[in-house]
Amino acid sequence: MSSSPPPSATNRHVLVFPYPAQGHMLPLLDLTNHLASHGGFTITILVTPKILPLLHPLLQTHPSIQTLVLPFPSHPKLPVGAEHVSHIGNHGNFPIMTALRQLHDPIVEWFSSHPSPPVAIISDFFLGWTQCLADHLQIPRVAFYSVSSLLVHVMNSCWVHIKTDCFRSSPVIEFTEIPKSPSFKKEQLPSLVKQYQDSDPDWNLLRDDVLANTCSWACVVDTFENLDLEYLDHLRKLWGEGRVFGVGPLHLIGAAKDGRNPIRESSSEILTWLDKCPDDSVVYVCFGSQKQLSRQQVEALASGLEKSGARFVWVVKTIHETDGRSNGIPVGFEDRVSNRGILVKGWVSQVAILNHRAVGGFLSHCGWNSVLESIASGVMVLGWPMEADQFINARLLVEDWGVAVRICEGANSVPESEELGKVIAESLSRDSSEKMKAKALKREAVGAVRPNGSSWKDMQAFIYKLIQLPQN
Ligand SMILES: O=c1ccn([C@@H]2O[C@H](COP(=O)(O)OP(=O)(O)O[C@H]3O[C@H](CO)[C@@H](O)[C@H](O)[C@H]3O)[C@@H](O)[C@H]2O)c(=O)[nH]1
Repeated sequence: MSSSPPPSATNRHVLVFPYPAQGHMLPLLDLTNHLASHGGFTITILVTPKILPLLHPLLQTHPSIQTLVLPFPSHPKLPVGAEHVSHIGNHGNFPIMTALRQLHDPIVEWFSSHPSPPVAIISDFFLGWTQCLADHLQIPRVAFYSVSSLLVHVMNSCWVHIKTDCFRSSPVIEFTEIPKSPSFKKEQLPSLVKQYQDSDPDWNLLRDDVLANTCSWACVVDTFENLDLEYLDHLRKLWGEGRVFGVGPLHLIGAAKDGRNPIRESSSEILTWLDKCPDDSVVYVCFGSQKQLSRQQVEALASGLEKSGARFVWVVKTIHETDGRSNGIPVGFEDRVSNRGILVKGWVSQVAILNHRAVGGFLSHCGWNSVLESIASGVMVLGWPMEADQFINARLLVEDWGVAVRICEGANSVPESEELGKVIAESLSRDSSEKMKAKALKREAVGAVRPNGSSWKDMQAFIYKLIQLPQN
């Protein structure tokens, strides 16, 4: 175990505990960045050793932030060395969540030996067991949600009813207790819900963990009122006034006055390439931080992009190898499209790319961060939901907000490349209602984080609530 020197006696000391997946971590680090910039807090972030480098931009911006680095607890279902969901993919959530629960005792030990321990814990909703930890330590806990308010309702409802015969046997689940009574096919429900095994005690602990979030002292959601009002208000009704804060899009709140976000921004040759492209002429293709496509999916995408004739930036994560060939990109593809497309193998600064005037469409898996980032950039989405909350997000994007079209659906589906090429070409070439609505929604997102905007007010209220906590 390693940690930094004791915090200042005048500040409120807060422990931030992110869940090790970029889609969860980045917005919580944006929130942490904001708290650190605000002042009045001493902040300790808890991570395991392989996660520490991911904090680098934040720690560089705020050297006062301290770290608590605890060894990653082993788990039989995890390969040695895996500490982050991207190391194994979405199916790694269950063993990672289960393994991290073992940090309960080391954290208690750290608290008891600390001269001025934290007065609150802010932790990801995938770490629901920290509610028990906070109860044990007799301090408040804030549940942080990097998902839509609708998803919070759907998830809680699924976990409440998951053991009932009706839930088990119905192919379609109707959520009558949620505003507008949405219904979803079983296969569209969050991955953890679909993977649940009643006979496994660890799954039942995980269920209890997720539901424990509802007992948290406060709940912070990365969303904003004009996007999610009905569901956010319903959360307020259930949790009680003064406990639910819609503070998103957090990547905008984390940005400095010049619009740059120190946690997300990085210089990139892609931006230089985009500088040479006309406005709204490029489709950006990226499926989040952890999804690895199959060879067939990569081939279909490559073919679709080629047939579209469109300019593109395509971020390819490592491809799952099933047949021993070295990669899934068709031979000669990169040469054939070199005058109009960039293929990036690795990590890009997505927020910077989406904000570039040349980007006119986002082919996305509809992860919640990608959803918020596309909205905040005013870019329409070509949606291909695959897993987790993505089907629910796609429904919001297409049906509720009208800023997206669906191009495919399912983790193992392979789009038809002719059709894909056509949709990409069309979406870039004409002024669609989706594009106009996306631009309008961007104004709402930007307005929400401006002084007196809904997220700005909720953030003020949240900070005030934290600062009021008694010091040790
Ligand atoms: O090359 C990349 C790839 C991703 N990102 C960023 O990484 C985040 C990715 O988050 P998201 O779009 O939500 O996708 P996932 O990484 O797949 O996120 C997981 O976590 C999210 C939050 O719970 C869920 O909504 C998703 O469905 C789930 O897959 C975003 O901020 C992106 O800007 C980059 O900056 N560069």
